[in-house]
Amino acid sequence: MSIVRAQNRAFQGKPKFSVLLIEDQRSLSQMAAAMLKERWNCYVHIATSMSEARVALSSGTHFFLAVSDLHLPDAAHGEIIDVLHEARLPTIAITGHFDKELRALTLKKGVLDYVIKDSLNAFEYLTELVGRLYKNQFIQVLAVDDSATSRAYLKHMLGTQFFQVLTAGSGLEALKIIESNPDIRIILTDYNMPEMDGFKLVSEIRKLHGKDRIAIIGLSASDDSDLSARFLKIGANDFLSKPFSFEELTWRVNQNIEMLEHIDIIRDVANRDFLTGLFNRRYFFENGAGLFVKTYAEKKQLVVAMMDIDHFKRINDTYGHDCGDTVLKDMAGLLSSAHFKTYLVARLGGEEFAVLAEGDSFAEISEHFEAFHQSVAETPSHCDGKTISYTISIGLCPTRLESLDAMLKQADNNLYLAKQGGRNQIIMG
Ligand SMILES: Nc1nc2c(ncn2[C@@H]2O[C@H](COP(=O)(O)OP(=O)(O)OP(=O)(O)O)[C@@H](O)[C@H]2O)c(=O)[nH]1
Repeated sequence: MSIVRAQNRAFQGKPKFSVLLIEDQRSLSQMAAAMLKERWNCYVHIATSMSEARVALSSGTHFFLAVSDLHLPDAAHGEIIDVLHEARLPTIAITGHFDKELRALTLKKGVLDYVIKDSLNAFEYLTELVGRLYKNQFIQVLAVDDSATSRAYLKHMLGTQFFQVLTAGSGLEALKIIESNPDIRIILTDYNMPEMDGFKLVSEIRKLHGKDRIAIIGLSASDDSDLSARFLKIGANDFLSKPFSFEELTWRVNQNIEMLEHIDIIRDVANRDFLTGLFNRRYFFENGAGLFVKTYAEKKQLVVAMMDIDHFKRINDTYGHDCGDTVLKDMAGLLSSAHFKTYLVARLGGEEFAVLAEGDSFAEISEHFEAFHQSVAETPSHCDGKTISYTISIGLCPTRLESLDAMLKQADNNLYLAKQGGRNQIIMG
C-alpha cells in the first residue's frame, strides 16, 4: 500500500471539515472541489462570486477555511480578502500570477498562503496544503529562543498554520516542556542562548528522542557558515538562517512534519494487522518480551491470554469470507475496548488473538475475562442483513512465569483444553 493510500485510509471516518471555495471559473472550482473531497473526505461549498460567498458566510456553516480567487466578477481587486478577514475565516488565496505587491498585501491581510493557478500542479499543492493545515491543528511545535521578540514571531507564524505552539526561553525550560509534553513533534531552536546553546539542547534531546520521533530545526542569525553543518551533525534534521521568510519557515516545518508522518505510516503498516488495525504477530513478539521485563521491574502482575473464535471456518462457510472479516473486526473492536488494563493486544493470525494484560488476583482476572467472554457472546456481528452470533475460547496464564514464552505456552495449552472441553469457555491456571 502506498503512503498516499495509507494516508487516505487514515482520513476515512475522521470528522469531516468544510471548505468554502470561492472561484468564478466553474471548471477550476469543480476540479479543485473534486480533488479536495477525494483526498480529504471533506465538504466543499462552492461560491462563484463575492455575493455568494457572503451568503455562505452567513449561513451558519462552520468553515475550516476558505480558498478564494482574488479576482471575482463582483470584486475584481481582491476585496473578497477583506470580507473573509472580517469574517475571521483563515484563507488561502488563488491567483493567476505572482507579483510581489500581491504577496505582501495578502500576507498582511492574514492570508495563510497563496497558490498560483498556472497548472494542475497548483491544485495538487492546494489540496495537500488544505489537508496539511487541517492536520496541523493536532500537532505540537516547540519554539526555543531567548529573545522574546523571536519567540513571539515564531509563535505567530506557526499559529497561522494552525499548529499548537509552545515556547521556551532557554534550553533548560525546553527540556522540561518536552518531558511533560510527549506529543511534541517539531522543535525549532535558536543557537545563541545563555546557559545552554542550541547544540547542547539538540544533543540532550537526541539522548531520548530519535530523528524519527521529533524533528529539530536549528535557527541562527550568525554569519558562521559552519553552524548549519554542526547543527545537522549533532542531530538536527534541518537548519534555517535568520532572517527567514514566512514561506521558508512554513515550508521547512511542513516538510519535516510530513517526513515524520511518512515514517509513522510506514511503521504502522509494518506493525499492524491490515484487517483489524490491531498489532500484528511480528510486533507482538518483538515487543512482548520488553513488556514482560518492564512490568516485572514495575512490580506489575502480568496475565497472558490466548483467544480463538469458535468454529470460525463455519462462519466463513455459512456467511461468506467478507462476513468472516466483519466478525474478526468486531472481535478486535471488543478487545480494544475491553474493561481491563491491556498492555498489548494483537491478532496473531487467522482467528487467533493474544493479550498481555494486568491482573492482581485470580478473582480479579477471572472476573475481567469472564465479563469479556460474555460480552463477545452478547454482541453479535451484523453483515449483509444477517446477525452472526459467535463465541470464543480463552486460555489464560494468570501468574508470572520465568519468560513470556513460557507464559504463552501455558496460555496456549489452556486454549487447547478449552477447545477440547467443548469451546466457549475459559481455562486458567
Ligand atoms: N474471513 C477470514 N477468514 C480467515 C482469515 N484468516 C483465516 N481465516 C479462516 O479461519 C478459519 C480457521 O479455521 P480452523 O482453524 O479450522 O478453526 P475453527 O473453524 O475456528 O475451529 P476451532 O478453532 O476448532 O473452533 C479457516 O477457514 C481460515 O480460512 C481472515 O483474515 N478472514
